[in-house]
Amino acid sequence: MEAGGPAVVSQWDECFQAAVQVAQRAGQVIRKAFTEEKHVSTKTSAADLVTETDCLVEHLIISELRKQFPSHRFISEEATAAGAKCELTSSPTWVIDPIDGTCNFVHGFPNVAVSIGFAVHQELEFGVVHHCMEERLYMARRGRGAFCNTQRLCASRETDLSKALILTEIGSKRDPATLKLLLSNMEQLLLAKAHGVRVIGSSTLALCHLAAGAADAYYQFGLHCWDLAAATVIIREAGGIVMDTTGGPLNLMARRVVAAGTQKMATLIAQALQPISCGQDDQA
Ligand SMILES: O=P(O)(O)O[C@H]1[C@H](O)[C@@H](O)[C@H](O)[C@H](O)[C@@H]1O
Ligand SMILES: [Mg+2]
Ligand SMILES: [Mg+2]
Repeated sequence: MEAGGPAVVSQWDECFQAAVQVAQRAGQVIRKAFTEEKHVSTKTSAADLVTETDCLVEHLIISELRKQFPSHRFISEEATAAGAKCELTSSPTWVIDPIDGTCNFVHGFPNVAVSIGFAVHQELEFGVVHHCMEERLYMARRGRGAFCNTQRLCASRETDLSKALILTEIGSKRDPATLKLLLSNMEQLLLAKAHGVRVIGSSTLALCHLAAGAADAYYQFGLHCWDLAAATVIIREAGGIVMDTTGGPLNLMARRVVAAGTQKMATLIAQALQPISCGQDDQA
């Protein structure tokens, strides 16, 4: 493009800009509500929390995006909890977690984010994750690199499990059999001499830390498509790998993931895990 020539407008520019703007507006609402009294309800278990701010922010995001893109489809955490169908079609689809880290939000623990992913023909085109309490905007567009604010992100190159910092999440399924498998998986990785295993209460922020090279791997059984969508683009554009826990390609709806800076690390993690059955987002 010659200097001063017309800006090249590529497909989805307008959608990406809208995602950035509405994620920042949502972050302002969450930051304001962070120190205020909260009305907390539970969903699938006593550990699966939701507040009026989750619902308010989800409504704010979707109504703004629907105004600009009325033909688009939406998948979001709280609408799904209220019975909406969770189906990724070939239509342009927004995949939204209004507050990722709601339990943290309720307790005043600052790992809280807004996650907005966007897919067309079931392929993820971009992701925006706003770390509300630290004013960090993680973002990536397919084929154009990953950034945190203006800083380019590069995932870890580590291939040795005994030198790895591994992130995971506990989830809200707390029956004894699930907890036994969950703790056994952590034990296997620690017995393999991993430097550490960390749980920060927000899967999407943990995945962004991986994209930034601040950890070497992430795994989880039980997260949702709205936890995964945006961060998957950010990790891939940072040079990382996001795949199914079986070692196959990621299925956004399968509620399980292994992510790492390198394929070797991802494979070592997947091989160490015992599977935990958590259903699928697109199966009621
Ligand atoms: O409900 P939100 O949106 O806060 O998402 C969290 C899930 O609730 C946890 O089960 C899960 O383990 C992760 O922490 C995930 O981020
Ligand atoms: Mg949420
Ligand atoms: Mg979430």
